[in-house]
Amino acid sequence: MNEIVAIDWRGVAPLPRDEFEAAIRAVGAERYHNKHEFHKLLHGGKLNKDQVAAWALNRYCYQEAVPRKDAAFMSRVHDRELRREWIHRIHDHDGLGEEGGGIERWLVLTDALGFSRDYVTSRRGALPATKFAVEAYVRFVVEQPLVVAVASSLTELFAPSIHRERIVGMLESYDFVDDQVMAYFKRRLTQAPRDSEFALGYVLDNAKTRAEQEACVGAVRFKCDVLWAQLDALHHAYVTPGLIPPGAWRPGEANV
Ligand SMILES: O=C(O)c1cc(C(=O)O)c2c(n1)C(=O)C(=O)c1cc(C(=O)O)[nH]c1-2
Repeated sequence: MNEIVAIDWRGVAPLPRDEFEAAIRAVGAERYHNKHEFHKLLHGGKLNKDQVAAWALNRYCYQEAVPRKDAAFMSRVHDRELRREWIHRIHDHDGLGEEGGGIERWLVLTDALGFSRDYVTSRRGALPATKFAVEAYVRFVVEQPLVVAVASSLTELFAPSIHRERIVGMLESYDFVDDQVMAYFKRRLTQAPRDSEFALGYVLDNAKTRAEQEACVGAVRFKCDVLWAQLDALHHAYVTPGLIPPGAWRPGEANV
C-alpha cells in the first residue's frame, strides 16, 4: 500500500475496465505465494512430516481468521443485497447445519498430522508472524474503504491453480495424506472461483476513480504480503536456519 500513498492520482483518468483487471492479475503473476520456496518444497514432496505439520498448524490460524474477517466486513455493509451475497463465505468456513464447513475439513488434516484439536484451535503453537499476518488482514477489512476491503480477497483469483497443484503434489508425495485429508482443497476448487468472480465484478464496477483503482491493486499486493509473510516465517522456523521462536510448536513436543 505504501508505494501508492505518495502518488497524487487526482485528475488522472481511471483505467479502462480491462486494464484495471489486468493490473490486478499482474500482482498475482508477480508475487502470489505459489512462487514461495516453502510451497515448492511442500508440493514437491520435499518436506518431512513435521514440516508439513507445522504448515497445517499455522495455516489453521488463517482459516480461522477468514470467517472473522468476513464477519467484520459484513458489519460495515449497509447494502442488504451485498450482505446476502457475502454471508455464504462464513458458512463455507464455519459450516451450516449438518455441513461441518472448511474449518472442520482443515481439522481433519491436522488430525492426520497428529495434533489434538484443542492444541490446534488454541493457536498456542502458532508462530508470532502467523498471528500478526492474519490479524493484519482482519484489521485491513475493518479500516479500508469497502471496495478496497473486497479487493483484498482477490488473491482467490489465483488460488485454484495452487490448490490443484497442492492436491496432486501432496497425494503423490506423502503417505500421511489421502483424499479425505485433501477434502478441504477439493471443495475450495468450486468455492473460490464463485467468490472471486463476484468480488472481481464488484471491484471493477465500484472502484470508479484512478485513486480507488490503485488502492484496490494495492490491496491485492497487501494480501500477497499477508500470505508471503506466513511462509517466510515457516521457512525460517522449520526449514532453514530452523530457528523456532519461543512458545511455537517444536516437533516431538507433546501437543495437548
Ligand atoms: O491455499 C491457498 O493458497 C489459499 C489462498 C487464499 C488466498 O489467496 O487468500 C485463500 C485460501 N487458500 C482459502 O482456502 C480460503 O478459504 C480463502 C479465503 C480467502 C479470502 O481472502 O477471503 N482467501 C483464501
